[in-house]
Amino acid sequence: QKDVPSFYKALQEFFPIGAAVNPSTLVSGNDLLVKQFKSLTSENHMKFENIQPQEGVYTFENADQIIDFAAANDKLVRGHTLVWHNQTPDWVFKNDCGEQASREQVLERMSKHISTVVGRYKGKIHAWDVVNEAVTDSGPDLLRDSKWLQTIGEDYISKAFHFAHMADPDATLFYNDYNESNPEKREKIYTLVKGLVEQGVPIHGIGLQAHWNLYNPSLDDIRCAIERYASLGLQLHITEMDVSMFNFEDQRIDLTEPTEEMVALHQQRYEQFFSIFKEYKEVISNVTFWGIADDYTWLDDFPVVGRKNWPFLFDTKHQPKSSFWSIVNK
Ligand SMILES: Oc1ccccc1CN[C@@H]1C=C[C@@H](O)[C@H](O)[C@H]1O
Repeated sequence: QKDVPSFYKALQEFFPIGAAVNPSTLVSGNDLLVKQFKSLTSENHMKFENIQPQEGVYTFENADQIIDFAAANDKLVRGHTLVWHNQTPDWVFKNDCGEQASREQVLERMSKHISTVVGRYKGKIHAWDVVNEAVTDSGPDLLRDSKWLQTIGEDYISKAFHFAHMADPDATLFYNDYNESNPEKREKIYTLVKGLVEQGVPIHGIGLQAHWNLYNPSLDDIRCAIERYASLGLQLHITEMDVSMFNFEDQRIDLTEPTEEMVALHQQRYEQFFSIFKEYKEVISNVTFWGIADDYTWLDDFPVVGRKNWPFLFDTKHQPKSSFWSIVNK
């Protein structure tokens, strides 16, 4: 590793570079994390089900490990995520009779969760993904039908931001979503966030998850999305970047390693993506990968369970790939 440059230091004049971690990759990826990244995001252990699995029972151990690692290694921490339709325990939405809880009861639980979690990490987590994936991918409805929407109603989103802001007025608060460069979804995200800004909701940024692949989205769609979101006057974070070797619909499971053609295209796409990010360095204030190296990625099980993928700049042996060199040598 001695002759390999630091990726985050090579890009520090533009924006901090981050990685999503979990308690095991904190250990297995320790050397890469220390040298190659400046920002950490908890992949799963700051999600509702991992923090408050039962009402009033908080399990902070795993989240605290990530906070402690960041403090010991001078890393920034992004909080992910307070309100989401996935990985949220059923108890949040049920009353004592096991039926749907009232608006007041769920609002109280949301308020308690957010004030407890954001309050605990006040001054240690500088940016929060307050609400994740609240708009629909397609169709006439703006908001995804979720238990948050069904129990509280449409203002669950603004309430979440207000609760987070009260718990830590210094934290920058983000709305985070995927397929964010798809024109139809882009306009939904824009409409939602524009409304929040106009209502005076304390929202400071938009998180573009950037779960991209060799073929989609187009560079023009990415550029349009960045321009559209930036026109709201908010910060942008690239929050969950990975570049899958497969198109979303591609179900092939025959490869044990990427083809040479895939590797060449992977390098070209990463070069193009980071060229665009650098161009928008005035509005992009964090670029985080949804993992560290190819030995562990959620894409090994999504959308095809058990299908190996190679989405990052470091290979399964933690060595820099051609994609890494094409960016740092720019
Ligand atoms: O790309 C997608 C397609 C469909 C649903 C969700 C997503 C992305 N959803 C993300 C991915 C992994 C989780 O660990 C993150 O918390 C979540 O934000």
